[in-house]
Amino acid sequence: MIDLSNVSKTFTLHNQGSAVIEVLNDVSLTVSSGECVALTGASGAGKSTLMRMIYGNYRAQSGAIRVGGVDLVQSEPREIIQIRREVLGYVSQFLRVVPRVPTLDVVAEPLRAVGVGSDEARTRAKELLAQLNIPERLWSLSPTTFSGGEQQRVNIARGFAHPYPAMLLDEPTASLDAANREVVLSLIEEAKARGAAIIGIFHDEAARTRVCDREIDVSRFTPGMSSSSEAIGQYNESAA
Ligand SMILES: Nc1ncnc2c1ncn2[C@@H]1O[C@H](COP(=O)(O)OP(=O)(O)OP(=O)(O)O)[C@@H](O)[C@H]1O
Repeated sequence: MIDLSNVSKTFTLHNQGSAVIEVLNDVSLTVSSGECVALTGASGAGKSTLMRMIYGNYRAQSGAIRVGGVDLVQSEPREIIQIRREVLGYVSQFLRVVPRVPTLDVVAEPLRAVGVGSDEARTRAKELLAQLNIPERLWSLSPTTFSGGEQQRVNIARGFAHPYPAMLLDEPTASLDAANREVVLSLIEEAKARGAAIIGIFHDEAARTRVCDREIDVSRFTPGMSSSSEAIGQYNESAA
């Protein structure tokens, strides 16, 4: 479902004498339907850069990044937008708040974007907001003024509204309380059970052990940084 072959990334700092930073070299990995893979590795290894490349925010210098068979490295921006709408979800811990849009519509929007009717989309949104313990009195308000934790949970509800076949999760359980962390882990397990291919960054080790089938140490693709383990391709015995 998600397939990277020989992907490399360098940044050129034009405002600093065109210094070139080689961040990732020759990344190849495959994540199948129903599988959750954790990206690990030291700070600066390139985990976020890799996620941003898969989401099409950063363009790779070389190689192929196929999501559902489409190579994002070769895709036009409108094709990337279509893949994001239909195939590839992204859940971070931060909500990009849109002023004046009620929370219910913020969460229902990804479903409306793929043609789901208003009632059905709102029903699913209500279900998720209730599951994530957002009080009903807040559903008709814009999340602009919500607390950090409330915004994070609205973002998670939004990210899980449409059943994407592929998902990227960037620290989805960071700074959640135990009850909401448990809800998010269940949503990840449900997504796997319906066949989603998932790649995530989880600093929460217990969460990683529970939901991830495999870890990939990104350091092994980082020029000048040696890998701390031989985790690639090995299954996490406790979680598999
Ligand atoms: N837009 C950018 N321009 C220039 N360099 C960048 C850019 N984004 C990332 N880098 C560099 O790429 C390297 C990898 O950064 P990245 O954020 O991907 O690491 P990470 O493994 O996610 O780290 P952390 O665990 O600390 O979040 C760093 O050396 C960083 O300075």
